[in-house]
Amino acid sequence: MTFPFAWRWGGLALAWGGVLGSLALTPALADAPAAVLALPWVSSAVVLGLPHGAVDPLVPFAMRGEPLRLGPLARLCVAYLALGALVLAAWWAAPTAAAVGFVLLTWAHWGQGDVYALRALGWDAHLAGPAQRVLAGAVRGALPMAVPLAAHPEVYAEVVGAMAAALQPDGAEAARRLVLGIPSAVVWVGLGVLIGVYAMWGAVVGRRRRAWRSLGLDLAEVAGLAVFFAVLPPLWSVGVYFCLWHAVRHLARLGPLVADGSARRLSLYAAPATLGALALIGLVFADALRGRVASVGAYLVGIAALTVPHVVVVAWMDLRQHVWTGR
Ligand SMILES: CC1=C(/C=C/C(C)=C/C=C/C(C)=C/C=C/C=C(C)/C=C/C=C(C)/C=C/C2=C(C)CCCC2(C)C)C(C)(C)CCC1
Ligand SMILES: [Fe+2]
Repeated sequence: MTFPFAWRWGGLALAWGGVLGSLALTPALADAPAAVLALPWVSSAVVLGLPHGAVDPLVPFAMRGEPLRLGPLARLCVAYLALGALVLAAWWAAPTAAAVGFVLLTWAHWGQGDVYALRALGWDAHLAGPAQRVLAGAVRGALPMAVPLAAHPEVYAEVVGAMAAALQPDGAEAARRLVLGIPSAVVWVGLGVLIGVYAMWGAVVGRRRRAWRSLGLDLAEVAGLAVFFAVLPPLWSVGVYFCLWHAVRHLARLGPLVADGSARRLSLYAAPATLGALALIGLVFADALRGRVASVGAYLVGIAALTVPHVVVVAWMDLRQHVWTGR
């Protein structure tokens, strides 16, 4: 469970470049129009974001060291699509509940991705076992999902409303009201407690194991991301995080596994399903893809449908690689 040299440093440079570069642009981004803030989402359709899930059906073969076989591959793709279709049905039937479920699933999935990254970077010496790793995942996932909620509730409500309206035009209001009903102070206190407990637990274990370096690097990332999500407009910060942080780290995990470490080959493998997914999103949401925030909302619901099977694949990888339980 390590990132090869080039992927490790390339991944860290992109992730931190995105965070620090955005922070440097804060004054310009603060008043930027929605068309600019949506740019990370637009580019995610072809680079890093959408492609990061597009090789999912190849993963089981690669992990078992088996050659690709057309029959099982087709069955995996059909199962992937069927699960996605079920998720879309849920968005149609109960958009507010689906939006809440999606935010919670993203919290878990982005946290899960970062726990793997902490381990693959060798920054986990202060994490003693499964319970502490689960807390690490909860903290890492809370940064993109809960900090913008506390710091920018109106925008958060607008985006969640746009998602709820993607398949149910009058679904926005209930979702908006739900978000605006959560007091920011409660979210800030919750975040403070979560991160505080995590830091203290890390310090206790770090002291016992003399793991100051990994504790310091981990907490520096947590602090940097907390500032990033608190300060920048959420459409921008969550989009940049999705592409340059979450997707890059996942691709760094996949590259050596499915493409012999070649970024070019990985992009080639990812291209067909990326284009297929884009075509499907275009078809399903042809009506909703109007207006900047509305389009991001519809695109996010398309991604939400793909997220559920994607999380199944990543959870299976975690299990096989003993991410939560191994030493
Ligand atoms: C393979 C395959 C395919 C493809 C697939 C793919 C391509 C996948 C992908 C996947 C993916 C790509 C995933 C992703 C994920 C993502 C996520 C999970 C996100 C989330 C986000 C959110 C949730 C956010 C939100 C917000 C904002 C934006 C602002 C503020 C507010 C809030 C925070 C709300 C197909 C179908 C063709 C076929 C079959 C097979
Ligand atoms: Fe992912």
